[in-house]
Amino acid sequence: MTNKTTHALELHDVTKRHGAGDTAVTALDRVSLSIPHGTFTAVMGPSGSGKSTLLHCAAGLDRPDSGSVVLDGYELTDADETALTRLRRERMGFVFQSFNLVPTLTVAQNVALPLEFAGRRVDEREVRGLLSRLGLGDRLDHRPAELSGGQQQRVAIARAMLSRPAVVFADEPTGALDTQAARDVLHILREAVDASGQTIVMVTHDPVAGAYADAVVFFSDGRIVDSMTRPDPASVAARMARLSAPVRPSGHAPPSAVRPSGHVPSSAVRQSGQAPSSSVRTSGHAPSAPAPQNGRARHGGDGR
Ligand SMILES: Nc1ncnc2c1ncn2[C@@H]1O[C@H](COP(=O)(O)OP(=O)(O)OP(=O)(O)O)[C@@H](O)[C@H]1O
Repeated sequence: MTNKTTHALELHDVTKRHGAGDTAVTALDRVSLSIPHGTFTAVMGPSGSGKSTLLHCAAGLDRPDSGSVVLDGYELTDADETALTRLRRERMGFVFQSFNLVPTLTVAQNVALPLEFAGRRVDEREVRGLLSRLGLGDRLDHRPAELSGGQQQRVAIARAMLSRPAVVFADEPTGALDTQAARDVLHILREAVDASGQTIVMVTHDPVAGAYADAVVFFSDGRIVDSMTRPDPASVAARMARLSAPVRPSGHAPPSAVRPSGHVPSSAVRQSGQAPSSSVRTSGHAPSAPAPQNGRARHGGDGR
């Protein structure tokens, strides 16, 4: 294991099948993806396209059948369960749709929990400071049930970020929130990337959420079929609509977003002046994501 890398996360030719025999499903089909440190990447695609499987393999929760996953320079595919648990505690943060807070613990205790599990010292001032920055400074001693959904998700984000992990994996982080709470959470995630250089990989169905990212990677049938840099909600929604459209009868042209592996989508072509090292690279695709832009304010389309 080494940890010298320009990328926070790299997947090389990752294939993952679920089930066996006639009922086997190829959830990931030779997926390659490189995500630079300090970038925000959204993973989108129709239901069943492989997004959760990708997240699970990237976080070492599931083992690929072939290929390799390198997180912050550490090869996960060779690691035993003990090493994987340690890597998850020390180098990854998780944010789930359903918050997953411990109901009997206070807000501050929930945030400190992963560090305590990892046997690391908890700086209570840091916990208080982080929660204050997320607008929860007056909620430290509350239990999760005493908070709104948006507040609970902000606690979960604080918990994920306290240890300054190499990557925060967010699985539908706004899926259970109303519009305003969702925007607050997305602003917080964006700010964590812009101000602190956090790397975030977020699975979402929501084009508005996807447009907060630096790059959107689109999945279909276990493959990356397209990517988009500087996404806006309308373009992401249009691309998703094409991916979700029913397959046309033979003789018709295929949906334009679904292209054979190896195609270089026009939206993913790196613009001149962008450094390759700061780009998301996908299998057979040109590098795509721009470096994170501090103070980026480009979410005008939906009134954010
Ligand atoms: N444990 C499993 N056993 C068998 N098949 C599975 C299993 N987990 C996922 N699959 C199948 O693998 C494929 C990819 O599933 P996955 O959950 O990764 O998709 P997804 O894009 O996250 O879907 P959704 O958006 O609905 O959550 C699907 O066809 C799914 O039915």
